[in-house]
Amino acid sequence: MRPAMSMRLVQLLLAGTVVCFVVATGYISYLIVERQQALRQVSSYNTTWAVNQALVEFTRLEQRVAAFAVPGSGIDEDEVALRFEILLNRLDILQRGETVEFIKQISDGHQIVRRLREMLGSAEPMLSQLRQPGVAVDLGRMLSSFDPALALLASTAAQNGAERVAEDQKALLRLHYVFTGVAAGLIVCGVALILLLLWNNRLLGRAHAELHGLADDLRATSAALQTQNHRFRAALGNMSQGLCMFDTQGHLVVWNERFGEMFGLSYAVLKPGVSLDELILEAGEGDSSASLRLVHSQQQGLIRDHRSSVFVQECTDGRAISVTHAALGDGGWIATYEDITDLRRVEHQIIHMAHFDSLTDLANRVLFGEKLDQALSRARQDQSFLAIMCLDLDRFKDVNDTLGHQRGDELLKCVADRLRHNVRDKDLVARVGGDEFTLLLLSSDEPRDLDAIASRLIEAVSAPYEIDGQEVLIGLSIGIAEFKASSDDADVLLKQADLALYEAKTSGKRTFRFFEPQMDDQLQARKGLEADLRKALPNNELDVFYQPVMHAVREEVCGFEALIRWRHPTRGMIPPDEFIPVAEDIGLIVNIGDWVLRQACEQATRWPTDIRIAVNLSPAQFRSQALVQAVVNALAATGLCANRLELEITESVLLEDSEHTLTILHQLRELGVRVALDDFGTGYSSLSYLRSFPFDKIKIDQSFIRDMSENSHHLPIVELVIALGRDLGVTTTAEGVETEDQFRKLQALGCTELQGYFFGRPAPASKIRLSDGKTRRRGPTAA
Ligand SMILES: Nc1nc2c(ncn2[C@@H]2O[C@@H]3COP(=O)(O)O[C@H]4[C@@H](O)[C@H](n5cnc6c(=O)[nH]c(N)nc65)O[C@@H]4COP(=O)(O)O[C@H]3[C@H]2O)c(=O)[nH]1
Repeated sequence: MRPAMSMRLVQLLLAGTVVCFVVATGYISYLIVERQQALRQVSSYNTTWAVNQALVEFTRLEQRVAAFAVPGSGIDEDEVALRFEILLNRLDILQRGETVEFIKQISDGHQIVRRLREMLGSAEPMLSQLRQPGVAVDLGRMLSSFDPALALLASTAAQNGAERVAEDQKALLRLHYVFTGVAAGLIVCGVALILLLLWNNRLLGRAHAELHGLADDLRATSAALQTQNHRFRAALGNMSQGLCMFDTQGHLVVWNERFGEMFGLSYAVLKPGVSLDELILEAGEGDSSASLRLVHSQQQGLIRDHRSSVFVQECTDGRAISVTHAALGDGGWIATYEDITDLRRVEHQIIHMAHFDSLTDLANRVLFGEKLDQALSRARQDQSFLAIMCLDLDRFKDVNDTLGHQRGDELLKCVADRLRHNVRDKDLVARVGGDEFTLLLLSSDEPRDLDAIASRLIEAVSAPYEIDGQEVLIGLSIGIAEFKASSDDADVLLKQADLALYEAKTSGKRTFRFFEPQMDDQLQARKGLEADLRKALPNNELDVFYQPVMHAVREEVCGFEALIRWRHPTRGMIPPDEFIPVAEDIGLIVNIGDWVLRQACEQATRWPTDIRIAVNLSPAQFRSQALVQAVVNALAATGLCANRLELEITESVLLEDSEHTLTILHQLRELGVRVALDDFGTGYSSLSYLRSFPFDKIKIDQSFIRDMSENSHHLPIVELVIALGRDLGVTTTAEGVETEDQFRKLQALGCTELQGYFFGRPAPASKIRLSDGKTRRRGPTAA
């Protein structure tokens, strides 16, 4: 049973018990009264006694009178008079109070007493004359006449008294039983009361415990609410946005400090119940309050129409405030205000950065592309003049490598300034690569003199610069494409200008070239080459040739370099210099490189274990992220020992993202693979690269070997590199050894390994025989 129901039941039972108690008590009182009355009736037994006593006294008087008449009885008149007097008293009693009532109940009782009194009244004078003869006898006679009546009276009284006593005893007995029953009921009620009180106490105890629990819960809830409240306040106080909430009557209910700060509202002004209009009035005249007025004017419509919205308010003080206004369900509203001035500035910066080159502040490739597209659609409509120029700095990379990137950057800024100053404001100069620029030339009325512009730009850019007190000289090559056919799009135009630039570069630099249709043929030829190259690998047109590498001291083959070949179905053999850059451009080099790696490793497993195999890696393979895995796969698939594989990289690999490249190089080294620096000496930072990574081998570029005559300045370089390799404990390989003279000189200088046509040209694996020692010493092929 639930405690509340139990309580109610106990209360009802308690009430019932108390009522029973009260009724029993009342009934007992009533019984007591009744008992008293019964007792009073018992007193009426005295009445019977009084009647008997009157009879006794009457009898005694009769005896005394009779004795007085007998001489010598000793009874005198006084004795008789006394008895007479006593009798009268007894009669008085019979005629008074309850006795009278009792006498009346006896038939003729009252008459008998009245007549007796009359008789005694008439006999009283006789008392004084008793001595006279016959008086006593007369008196005795008078008295004896009443004997029967008095005897009847006495017996009737006695009988009445006996009946009454019996009745009263019965009544008393009944009273006794009732009283006992009621008393027992009272005891039962008392016991029930005690039990109920105990039960009630238990229920009260339980209710008290529950109340205690509820109070604890209430306290915990209150504490949680308080914590929540603190958090709420902390959250409000630490919000970067200003916040305010107004109720349905437009009275302020919630706000935070930031709201006051943003709109110059002091704590005294901000109080619950204040309206927005009052806030504006109190805010005064400053910039912040002007902002509040502006924001409020925007919010008014939203408040009136009970709408939610987000908008940005530009303020007179230069701030931009983002307002998020939300209508609340009860008719009020809440708003947050965020100062997004900095964000806006950053946004503008980002937009600027997305369209402008951060170093030179010239337009970047994206903006140039957008402007070119716009200009092209205009030119298609109104046939206005449009031309683009692709500009490339000559010798910039040399300067950058020798003077360092910082000075290189300074130089680029100066170039940008000179370009900017030598074109019209309407023209657009953009920096689209390291040292590559593009120029968009427009004219609505007449064609521009592009020759003059190009010459002017070349002259301006080629004039000497002074960077950090050092004179720097560079040149400029320009490719020009003019919009003529309306079918030309931006890509075509750019490609044309690029082809023209290529022509300018290859024909001596510091010059400009206009795009000519045959260049387009070259473009088409390149496109054809690209398409053919895509099919080369699946069509089995690629092959790997192997060129021997000789040990300079032992004068025997110690390894081979794998060199790719493409047997084009119509054009015949295409050298790698021609198609590798194309494969890099169209993203095929990764697949081709993996294929060469696998072929070379497989071939090497067929040669003696002291023969190494060198494979060239392109920078694009380093960009693909999967190079290390490709090497692991090749070694695992072919079972070639890792230290027999040598990977050749050129400086251009390290130029790109040296940190990433170095990580990969270290991972390759951890596999046990050897790493060689190819074409050493052709770049400008070769020495610095030697410091950045512990290469296993330096391959001296064949351009140094070709010209090693006594007077050539190449000989000391070769000597220096060989000495450096020796000091560093690194193998040195001379490339392009074509004569015995070169061979002997290099041998004498201490070069470790030699490679070149003198020992053998690159040849297919099928032509290589290593079984006989003589062949191995001379080189396996003599082609
Ligand atoms: N004049 C002369 N030339 C000699 C002599 N000895 C060797 N050569 C040539 O010099 C080049 C040496 O290779 P490289 O410097 O790595 O230069 C290679 C290498 O950079 C690249 N290449 C070749 N095969 C691959 C390849 O599988 N992957 C990649 N990424 N590049 C490759 O193509 C370049 C040219 O390769 P090849 O045409 O095979 O040209 C080869 C080789 O045939 C000599 O005594 N005189």
